[in-house]
Amino acid sequence: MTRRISLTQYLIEQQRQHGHIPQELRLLIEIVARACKRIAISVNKGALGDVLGTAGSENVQGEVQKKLDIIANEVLIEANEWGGHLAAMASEEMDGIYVVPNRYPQGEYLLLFDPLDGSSNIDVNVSIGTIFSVLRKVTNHRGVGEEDFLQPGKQQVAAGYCVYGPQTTLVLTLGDGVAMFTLDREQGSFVLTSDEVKIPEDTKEFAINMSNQRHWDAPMQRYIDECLAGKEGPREKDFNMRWIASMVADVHRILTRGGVFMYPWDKREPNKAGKLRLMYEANPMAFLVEQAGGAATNARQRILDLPPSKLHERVSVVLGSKNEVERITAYHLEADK
Ligand SMILES: O=P(O)(O)OC[C@H]1O[C@](O)(COP(=O)(O)O)[C@@H](O)[C@@H]1O
Ligand SMILES: [Mg+2]
Ligand SMILES: [Mg+2]
Repeated sequence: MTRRISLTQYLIEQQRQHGHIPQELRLLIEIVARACKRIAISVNKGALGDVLGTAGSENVQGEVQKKLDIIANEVLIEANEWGGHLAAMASEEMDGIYVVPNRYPQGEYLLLFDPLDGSSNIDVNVSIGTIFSVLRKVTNHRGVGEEDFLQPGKQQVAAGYCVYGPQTTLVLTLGDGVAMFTLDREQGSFVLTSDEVKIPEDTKEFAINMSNQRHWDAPMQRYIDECLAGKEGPREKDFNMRWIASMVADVHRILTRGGVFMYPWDKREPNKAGKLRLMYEANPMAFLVEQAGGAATNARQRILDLPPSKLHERVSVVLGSKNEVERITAYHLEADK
């Protein structure tokens, strides 16, 4: 039975008893969690809070920004700049990095986030989320630049997401397993509801946007064809499919009951490695999934080993139940020979 302790208590235990995290990191996570609570309030207001619809602007990636993309970004920046023990932040919604102004205390951490993931679901009242990743500034030169962020995902010191769904749930790894906290709205605090999150190694459920099937390359076609062939095919079992179009919600399902999530490279934009962003979508999710016993690759290599070359770099993503991710990766490597 999971002990019903608050996120604050959990983090204090991690700091004091287990020595896993320094105090500054504990406070940083608490501030991120507080920002997520504020975002959850805006999300829940919906049409009543005038937070639905587009903002009439585009982000650096040429995507139309929703009002909530901008609100969530501002909430995260504002909450973290004055007390987050940070040197700088980076976000899907900002072209360059945001250096914490001199008037605020400076710290050694770097925070990256996708403030609102699953933007296409905001207006239709389907689960969306916030994804975050924490790195430490490893160089000791003065100041901070984009190059300080360009570390492989295995160097993350913490990562997580908050899913705004039927429940608001914060999922966190500090590099020693994965814990889930459910927001108790009456108390106003996140309460530990699962402390040993484990992804089963096998699954019969896959998540992919099937409308792109004709654009995939051969190994991805092969994998999905074999799943679709069901009991009569080489896999000798029937598969189920889910696609929420909010990575947060799809990954949350996988952390809860297993499955495999794929957003592969496809021919629509052949020069892009994939749709999802390495530093604030794939890396934090890969860290969580590995910490829960699953695996995460770009269909060829472990995501957490990839050296980023720019802040908004894109990547193919295959993650979830270990045996399935290994199979898909093997199909790609075989085809490369
Ligand atoms: O609409 P598509 O192409 O299936 O893409 C869905 C994917 O795009 C995303 O919404 C991208 O995230 P943003 O909403 O943060 O841009 C993922 O969450 C999701 O898995
Ligand atoms: Mg996203
Ligand atoms: Mg987003």
